[in-house]
This record gives sequence, C-alpha cells and structure tokens, in this order.
Amino acid sequence: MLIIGIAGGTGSGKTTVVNQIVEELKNDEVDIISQDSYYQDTSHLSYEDRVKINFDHPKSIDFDLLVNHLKELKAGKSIEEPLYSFTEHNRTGETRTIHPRKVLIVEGILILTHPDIRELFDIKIYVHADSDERLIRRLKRDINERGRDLDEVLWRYQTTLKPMHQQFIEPTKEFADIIIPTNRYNTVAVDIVQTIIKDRLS
Ligand SMILES: Nc1ncnc2c1ncn2[C@@H]1O[C@H](COP(=O)(O)OP(=O)(O)O)[C@@H](O)[C@H]1O
Ligand SMILES: O=c1ccn([C@@H]2O[C@H](COP(=O)(O)O)[C@@H](O)[C@H]2O)c(=O)[nH]1
Repeated sequence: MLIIGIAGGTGSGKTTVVNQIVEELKNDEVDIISQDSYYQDTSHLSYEDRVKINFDHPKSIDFDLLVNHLKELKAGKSIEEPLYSFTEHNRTGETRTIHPRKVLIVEGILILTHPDIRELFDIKIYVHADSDERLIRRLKRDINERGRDLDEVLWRYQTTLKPMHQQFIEPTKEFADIIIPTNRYNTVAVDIVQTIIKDRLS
C-alpha cells in the first residue's frame, strides 16, 4: 500500500488537490482518509463548550486512533472511520468502513506534526497558499457549507487559526517531499502526483 500524506493550512486547498488527484483513478485502487474524522470524541461536552475547543491544536486530534487505523490498513485489515459533523463540532456516532487499497491518501492540517504518522507516509506533500487567500476561502466555505457566520470565522482566525498555523502547521513544511503552491489551481503539480501514483499502480 502506498500512503500519501497531504498537509497544509486550512483553506490551502488540500481537499481540492486530493479530489483532483483521485479523479482519474479507479475507486477500488484508492481511498481517502481525512484527519477531520479523527477529532477527539467530545460527546461528554455541551455544544457551548465544544464551540470553545481549539480545533487547530494537535491535542484536538485522536492521533492514537489514526495511527492504529493506518497500521491496520497497512496490515491488510479494514477499519471503521468515525464520521464527523462540523456543524455539531462532534463525531456523528456513525462510521464508514474503509478497506485496504493500493493507494491511501491521508489529508489534514496537522498530520505532519505527528512523528509516528510521518513515519507511515511514503510521500509527504505540503499544500501552500498565502494566509490572506486561505482566510478568504475559509470565510466563503465555512459560511456556505459549515453553518458559520463572518464573526465566528474571524474570531476563530484571530484566536486559534493564525497562531496555531504559525506554531504547528507551517513548520511541518520542512518534512514535505513535495510542496504544492495553490494560490492558483496547480494542474502541473496534480499531474506529477498522479504520475507517481499511476507508476506505483502499474
Ligand atoms: N487553487 C484554488 N483557487 C481558488 N479556490 C480554491 C483553490 N483550491 C481550493 N479552493 C476553494 O477554497 C475552499 C477551501 O478549499 P479546500 O480544498 O476545502 O481547502 P482545505 O481542505 O485545505 O481546507 C473551497 O471552497 C475550494 O473550492
Ligand atoms: O468541529 C470543528 C472541527 C474543525 N474545525 C476547523 O476545521 C479546520 C480543518 O479543516 P480544513 O478542511 O482543513 O479547513 C480547522 O482549521 C478547524 O478550525 C471547525 O471549525 N470545527
């Protein structure tokens, strides 16, 4: 199994790049795991308390479960990925069965912060867009798709997104084998990653 890790700040375009990469590949050859599915289970907290969580700090992620699931898949076993609701800020209680595939792509803002996870990746990619571009994209996406408003996104940007990006996310660029600039749609970089994957599959 080829495991590719794709990190980068919020709104940098990780999900978009992953979707472009897998577009031409067959479903039974590749699967995608999002770090977002591995936010800690916070069912014991009220909604008001969950809203206050710093979702951009590595402690917010259940890395033990993610490491365990990646090792299980690598060993040829299926896993149950928890499903996550951004509107509820919590796991939904449902899961998705993921079977071992020839290629697994793992994407998320903090995935390169964890040494055991870095060790499991065959290729590490960092997606980079400027912070003003990321904030604009995040504003549009969170208001349109994640039930947020302008004040919420700006409050979270100032209190956690920006400081956590500088402290934890941006420094992981140094672990990357490939850095993809995404201030614009980068078809050349997507082609290169697709070529690497196709080579592995042939
Ligand atoms: N290269 C790009 N140029 C313009 N908009 C983009 C680009 N890449 C992504 N977007 C848009 O920005 C938003 C965030 O992108 P997304 O892929 O969800 O980022 P991430 O997964 O890194 O948070 C989405 O609405 C997406 O359509
Ligand atoms: O309950 C939650 C959990 C996470 N977030 C925010 O999501 C982003 C990470 O997702 P991307 O798709 O990479 O943008 C992270 O910055 C968290 O702040 C949230 O708002 N609510």
